[in-house]
Amino acid sequence: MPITVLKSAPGQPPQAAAGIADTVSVMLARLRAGGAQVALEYARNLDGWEGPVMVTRAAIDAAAARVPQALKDDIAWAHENISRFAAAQRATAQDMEIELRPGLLAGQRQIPLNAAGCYVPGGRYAHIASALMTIATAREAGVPDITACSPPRGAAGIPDAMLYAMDLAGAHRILTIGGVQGVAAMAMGLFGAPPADILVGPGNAYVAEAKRQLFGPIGIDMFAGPTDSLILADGSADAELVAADLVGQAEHGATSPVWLATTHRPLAQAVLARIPDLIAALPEPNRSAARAAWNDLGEVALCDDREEMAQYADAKAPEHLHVQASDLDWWRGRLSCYGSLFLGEETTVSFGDKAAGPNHVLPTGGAARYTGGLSVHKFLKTVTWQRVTGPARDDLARVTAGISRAEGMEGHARSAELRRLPQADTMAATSKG
Ligand SMILES: NC(=O)c1ccc[n+]([C@@H]2O[C@H](COP(=O)([O-])OP(=O)(O)OC[C@H]3O[C@@H](n4cnc5c(N)ncnc54)[C@H](O)[C@@H]3O)[C@@H](O)[C@H]2O)c1
Ligand SMILES: [Zn+2]
Repeated sequence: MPITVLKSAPGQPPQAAAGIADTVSVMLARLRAGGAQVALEYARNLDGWEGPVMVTRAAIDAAAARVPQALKDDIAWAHENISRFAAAQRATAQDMEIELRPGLLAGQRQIPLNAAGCYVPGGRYAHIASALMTIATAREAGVPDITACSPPRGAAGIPDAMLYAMDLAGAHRILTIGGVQGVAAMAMGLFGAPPADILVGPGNAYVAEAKRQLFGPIGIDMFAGPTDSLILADGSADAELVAADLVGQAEHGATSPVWLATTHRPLAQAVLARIPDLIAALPEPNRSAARAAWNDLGEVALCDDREEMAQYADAKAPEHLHVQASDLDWWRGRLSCYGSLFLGEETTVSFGDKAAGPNHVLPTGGAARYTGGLSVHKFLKTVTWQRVTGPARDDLARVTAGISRAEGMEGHARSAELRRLPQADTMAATSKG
């Protein structure tokens, strides 16, 4: 049976406008040629920022003193969860060593990157939690040099609470600069930062495109577009919670889809009936953002059974996947395509966005088919080594020479044969002679 769509999405999530790629490519070329001078020019023209770019210790301390203690406590509580989760993840990334043959040792090491650049978005909302998610994770991975940047929000620059969070999470330096020029400053090593080995963190279409174009000689976490969320609900779900969760995530903006799949028609109808009121009750500009997201991109699908819901979820490969249904263990075992999974109605995507612990920098737009989100692993290189001694030399020389000659690579064969043990040479000479 085909899935019944009770509310379809008339709009399509916008593809990165062709104009954005061109704009970013021109900006990066100018930044490569003109460095800090050009970055300052963009900061002034795009964000009205004339102030210094590097935030001083005194400015960070002054900002911290202005943050209300209750908010500091909240940020510290969230930071502790995020750091502890990342530290536990770090412990799963192990060095290893194996003796493949007598005298043939090989292993892998986990080596942190030398320098990370964390982009903390700050255009529409002040994404305090994103600062914790990127910087604390780099820190727990063991990256010794972490630069964070964020655009100024008005004449006061980066908001006090954001500076506090960036500093608490362990940034070694903070730059007041955003957008393409912020990403470029970290990639190219401007304003006193070393050139980053990896650029991480969410951002708008200009930021994402800048990371994409810089990728290659420099690493990136992933290509992250507008956020998306899917709720799977059965008859046990609470329509009020489901509706509130959909509206909450729609607040991200007009390009952020939210979807519901359910086996229970009365639930779908109750949610559909409730959503307009919840949207109307939001303050502006969040109300307009949520309304546009819901009207254009919101979708409600009625499924026959839970297996059909699971197939719907795998096809969407959502960034956030929230199950409000019974038998949560079955769901955790069955679902395979999501950035992060939220199990049960006592949790909510908001918890994960701000404070729970698992990273909120996640694959969007179906990228969860092939990747998970930001983790300590993105800041680690799994590299290998090998060491040959004694008895393994002759076998390796023989096999390598054999394969090399079959490939037509005589130079490789000779390098290999030079490693034969002297005794083997003698034996070969004896048996020949
Ligand atoms: N997936 C996640 O985990 C996650 C988490 C938080 C935020 N986000 C996303 O991050 C994004 C934040 O976007 P934002 O805009 O609020 O902040 P932002 O910091 O990403 O972008 C602001 C910058 O954009 C640049 N800019 C704006 N208009 C421009 C133009 N016409 N040409 C060149 N540059 C221009 C400016 O320099 C400005 O500094 C949202 O899309 C949000 O959904 C995602
Ligand atoms: Zn969210």
